[in-house]
Amino acid sequence: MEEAQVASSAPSALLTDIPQKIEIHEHTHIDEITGLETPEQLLTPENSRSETSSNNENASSNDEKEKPALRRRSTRVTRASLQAAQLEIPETESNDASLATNGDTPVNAVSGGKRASSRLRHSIAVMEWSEASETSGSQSHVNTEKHPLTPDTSVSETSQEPASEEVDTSLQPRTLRKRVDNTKEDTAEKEEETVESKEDDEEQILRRSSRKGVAERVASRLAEQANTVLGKRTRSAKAKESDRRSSLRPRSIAPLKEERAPSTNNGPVAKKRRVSDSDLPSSTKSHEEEEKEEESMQKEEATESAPVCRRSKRWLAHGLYSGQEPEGTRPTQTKKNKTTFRRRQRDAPRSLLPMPMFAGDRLLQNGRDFQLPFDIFSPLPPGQPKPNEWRKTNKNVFVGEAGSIWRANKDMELSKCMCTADTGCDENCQNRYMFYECDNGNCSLGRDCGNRSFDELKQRTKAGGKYNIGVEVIKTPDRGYGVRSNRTFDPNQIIVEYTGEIITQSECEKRMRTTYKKNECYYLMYFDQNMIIDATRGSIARFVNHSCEPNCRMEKWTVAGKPRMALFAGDRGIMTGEELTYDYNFDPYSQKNVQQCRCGSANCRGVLGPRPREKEQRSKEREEQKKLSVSAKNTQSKSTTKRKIGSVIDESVPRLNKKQRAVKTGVKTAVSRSRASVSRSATSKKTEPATKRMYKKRATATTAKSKAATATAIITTTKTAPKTKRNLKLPKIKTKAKVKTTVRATTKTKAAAKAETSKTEAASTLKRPSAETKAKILAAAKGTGRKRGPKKAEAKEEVKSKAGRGRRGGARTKAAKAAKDTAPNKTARGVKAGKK
Ligand SMILES: C[S@@+](CC[C@H](N)C(=O)[O-])C[C@H]1O[C@@H](n2cnc3c(N)ncnc32)[C@H](O)[C@@H]1O
Repeated sequence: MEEAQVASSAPSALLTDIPQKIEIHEHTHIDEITGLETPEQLLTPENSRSETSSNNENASSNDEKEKPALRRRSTRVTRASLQAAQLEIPETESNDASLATNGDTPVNAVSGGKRASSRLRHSIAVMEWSEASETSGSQSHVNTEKHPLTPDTSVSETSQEPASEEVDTSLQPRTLRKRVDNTKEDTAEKEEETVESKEDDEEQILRRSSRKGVAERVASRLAEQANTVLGKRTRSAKAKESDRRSSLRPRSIAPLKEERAPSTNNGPVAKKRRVSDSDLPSSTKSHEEEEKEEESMQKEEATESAPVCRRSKRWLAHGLYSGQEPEGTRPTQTKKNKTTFRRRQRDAPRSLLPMPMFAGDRLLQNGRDFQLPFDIFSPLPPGQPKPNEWRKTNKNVFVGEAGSIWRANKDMELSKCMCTADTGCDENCQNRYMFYECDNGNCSLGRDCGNRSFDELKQRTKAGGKYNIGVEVIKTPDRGYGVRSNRTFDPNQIIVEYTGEIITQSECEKRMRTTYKKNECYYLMYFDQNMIIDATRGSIARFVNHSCEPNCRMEKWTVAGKPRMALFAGDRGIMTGEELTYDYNFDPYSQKNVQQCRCGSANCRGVLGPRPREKEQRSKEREEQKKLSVSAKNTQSKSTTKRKIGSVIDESVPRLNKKQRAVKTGVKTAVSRSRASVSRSATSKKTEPATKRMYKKRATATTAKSKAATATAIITTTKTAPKTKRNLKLPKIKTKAKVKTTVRATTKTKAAAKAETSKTEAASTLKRPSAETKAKILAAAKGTGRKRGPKKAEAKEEVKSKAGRGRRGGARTKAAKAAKDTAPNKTARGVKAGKK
């Protein structure tokens, strides 16, 4: 009944009533109140029992007689507090509901009656114990989970709280629930901390794994570099590897996430959510890390590619099989394939050495042995002398008149190539046959064209290097310097161009007489349009020696309208280290220049001279040339003759002093004057005999001598007769007059021609004119004299003056008389005077 009263009065109790009631029960329930509010007094089950019992005992000591039932009931609660609590749920729920509506605390409810309060206290104690035990258990659990070496521990495992749930379901009072909630929150916080710490641990693990990945990558890169240095890896392989690595990089992180996912699935939903939430920053972090890694990787790659840090591998440009290109050596290759292959080879020089099979194929086909590279097989001996006097030029240079005389070859217009891409300007190419090089102007095949030797040489020279140039100077034991190959050359492949100064024949003769007078070696070669290449200043080809059984050929080609000479490999090709030779087919020019041949071949001709067949041919050619030159002389124009005289005089210029130069200019004026007088005399029959006679005289002398002798004679005349300018007129007048007379003879009348012939005959016998002829001349002179008044007077004066100087023979006086009225007679006088 008391219980019922308490229970019924409890809802009506107010907070203000509590102290009174507490005061009433102060000595008995203070412990209960303090026990509720002091957490340190949370008890173990035993303690709680003992405490409960002690409380009960206290209570019993105080109210032993008054409240025995209560003590018993409390004892009952103590024994099975949970059961009791469960049994009393409806009651407490109603109380709780009423309290909740009043905003009252369970303490007030407890203060309603000792029995209820003690029951509640016990149940709280039990709850606290269970929570404490649970918390300690979870703590211990967390402690075990906090261990960094347990990365695989599921986060969800920590979130399992069966005890609290049980409590939640078993204990319904609000305070308990609050406490449980608080405890839950604490636990959740702790668990959050645990999860965070775990995540941190996982992150650390991730970082560690990423670090490990970088280390692995660095290690693999180092290994790769080592491989590259050893020449085991190509660039493409390296690029592939980097691609592969970059593709692998995100995957190395992704599986970790995937691994985490199933573990979260096992846990409760909330925890799973938290894990996924906490996963976000980690994922962003990993993304940032990725970016950082990529940047660092890029930096590493940049530093790797920087020329300063990394030494680039230098591949061998030549080796055992250098120059032994596989072109045309594979029997399976079609003709078109060969052409394409050749073109590709030309465009992109080989970066790797050719496979031995190609060289082997060649060996089988051609029976040629392998040779070591030149610098291993046949290195130049140390201290090899080098030609110091050699002035090098890799281009032809026109010197003197050669440039103006040389005419661009117009035949190039006709050298249109008709080849197709299938044939590719092979040996049947018309241009090749004519020694015309194809280019984009005359051939449409472009890269497929196989007739661009000089272009190939240009590319090789551009590329530079010993191997591409392919030749070097050596010192031979008995033939001076020579040239040898640095590499192999295919049959008919261009080796080196022969360049130098292009000079005229006259310039060549001049140099031979003067500059190269004491030379043992000459570097002269016939070129084009009667011109000569003088390679004294020229390319390395000048050092190529002669052989009667050569391995090369010297050929003249027309390239873009200009002639060019180059050395080509013979039909057998060239192997590394071979000395290059060609047949000079030497024209010694004179017997003085004939040299002994030391080529050492079985069929040596013994001397550096022309080939036997060509020797005969050349002698014939020379005779023909002489004839032609004689006829050409007769038909030469005035201007040509003038140029020749001028050039001859020019040759003597270095030997002339100032006075002589003045004489030379005098000669020129005399030539022009005499030309005018000759033209006049040719019209006059009276003057013809005397003039012709003189011409004949000189003409005989001239034709008897060679061209060189004529030149010498002229120079001698200039040297020996500087006394009067008039003396020097003679040879030129003679030559011109003779030409004039010959030309005019064709247009004369028959009578005049007869007279001419008779006069010529007379002159050829060098007889003096007969009295009759003299009379005729005089008569003619008298007849013409009237017309030329002033000159007649001059002639008179001259005669007088001559007579005054000294008398000479009668014939001379007569001749002077005959020359009185004619201007050419002055010349005649001059000739005589000069002769004297
Ligand atoms: C164009 S040079 C060749 C280079 C020359 N050996 C040098 O040291 O400059 C031609 C000269 O070389 C010499 N020579 C070339 N081939 C020769 C041979 N087979 N026998 C003897 N002398 C030779 C001759 O003196 C000839 O005039």
